[in-house]
Amino acid sequence: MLTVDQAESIILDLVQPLQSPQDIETIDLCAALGRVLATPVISHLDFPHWDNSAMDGYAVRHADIKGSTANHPITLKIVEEIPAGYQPQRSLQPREAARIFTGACLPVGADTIVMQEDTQRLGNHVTIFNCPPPQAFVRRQGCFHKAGDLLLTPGIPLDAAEIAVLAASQSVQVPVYRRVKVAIFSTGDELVTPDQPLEPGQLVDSNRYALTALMLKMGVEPLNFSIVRDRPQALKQTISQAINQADAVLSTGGVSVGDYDYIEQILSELGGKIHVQSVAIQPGKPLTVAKFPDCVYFGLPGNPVSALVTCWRFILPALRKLSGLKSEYYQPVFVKARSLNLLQSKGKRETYLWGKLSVNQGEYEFQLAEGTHNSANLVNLAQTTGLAVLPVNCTQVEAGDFVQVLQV
Ligand SMILES: Nc1nc2c(c(=O)[nH]1)N[C@H]1C(S)=C(S)[C@@H](COP(=O)(O)OP(=O)(O)OC[C@H]3O[C@@H](n4cnc5c(N)ncnc54)[C@H](O)[C@@H]3O)O[C@H]1N2
Ligand code: MOO
Ligand SMILES: [Mg+2]
Repeated sequence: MLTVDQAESIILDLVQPLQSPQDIETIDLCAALGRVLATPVISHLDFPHWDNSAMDGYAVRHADIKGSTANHPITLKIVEEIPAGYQPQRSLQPREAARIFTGACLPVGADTIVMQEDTQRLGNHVTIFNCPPPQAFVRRQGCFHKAGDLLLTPGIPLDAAEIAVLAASQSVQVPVYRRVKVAIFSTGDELVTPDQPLEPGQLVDSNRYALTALMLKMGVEPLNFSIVRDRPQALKQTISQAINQADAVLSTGGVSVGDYDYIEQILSELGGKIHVQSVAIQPGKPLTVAKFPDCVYFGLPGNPVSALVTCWRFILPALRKLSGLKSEYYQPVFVKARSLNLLQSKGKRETYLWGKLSVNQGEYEFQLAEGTHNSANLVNLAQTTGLAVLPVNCTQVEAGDFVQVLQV
């Protein structure tokens, strides 16, 4: 049995990020939210694009206003008004000022802005009661960013701030990696869809819904391969279709040691190389991972909590890596949190207990979900935002002590 750390590095090594030119598509900026940038973005513009004012006030020549105070004010003649968006028409001569507004272009000759609050206007003259330092409130062309320099690096997720940068640099068409395709199916003779009546012994297939939701949330394209009965022929047919169509496959069930657990055997028969058969994790021990030439197969345990926990811990980071995200974006995020409850484990496997992660007075807190912590009990999994991790041999964390928590 692999340790969690061993399984993690094997799984991450198995997936290679999208990087070939065929994996890049160009899309409208408006559709780019949540996608992964595929090539460097270099701006053809300086930021700011022009020398401009950071305040509403007056553009002046600093030499003209040097030494002005409330007691010894200096008066200049206003020769032009420059709102934002206008090009100044003349250059400032000695003892001249231009009325200017935030974001408006500096006239030639001006080197300083005096904010309106330090002035008094009378007709076409302005009196200045305070002398700011030279260059005050002037935003120089290119002082934030120079044309030709790198703006955004590939492998980053596009969120509001990146979309703003792309818009500002006039990148209306954005090169992104294509969406990763993930085939999802559930296995089990006992499973019915949520809209079917339950016969004795049957169970609703909740895993497919949970996994599809996780995939949609991370921007992956899920391919629905439905429910497959515990029949080797049916499983073989579905698995071979899935590995042909998808970059990754998620199935649940059939990976333990029971007589109807066929997944591993079929993966081998289809030429898959099994890299993970079981992991010392609770829940999720029978996680099975196989590699095909163009697809990675994740056989998740059937128990609903085991399926989600293994997905959060191992599969999402792997799929984020596959999607082209850089390491800092695909690695799982753990935080140190104060546990509000006593946490217990048998100590044999690395144990993940579900609950709520929150921040209280600047400190992370973990609140254990009430009710039974059993891999078949999905009911108290609702509203989970963190999984507290008890390492192997750690049987207890006292209430009030710190624990590592995986953010989900
Ligand atoms: N003798 C042993 N038995 C089991 C072991 C073991 O080491 N030795 N491991 C246990 C552990 S741990 C887990 S986890 C489960 C994993 O079982 P499988 O992956 O083979 O899954 P199934 O047997 O098909 O189902 C297990 C359980 O989950 C329910 N299930 C299955 N699919 C769904 C679904 N789509 N939605 C909701 N619930 C589902 C299923 O009805 C079973 O109750 O094996 C233990 N056994
Ligand atoms: O390790 Mo299995 O996932 O309970 O319950
Ligand atoms: Mg089984």
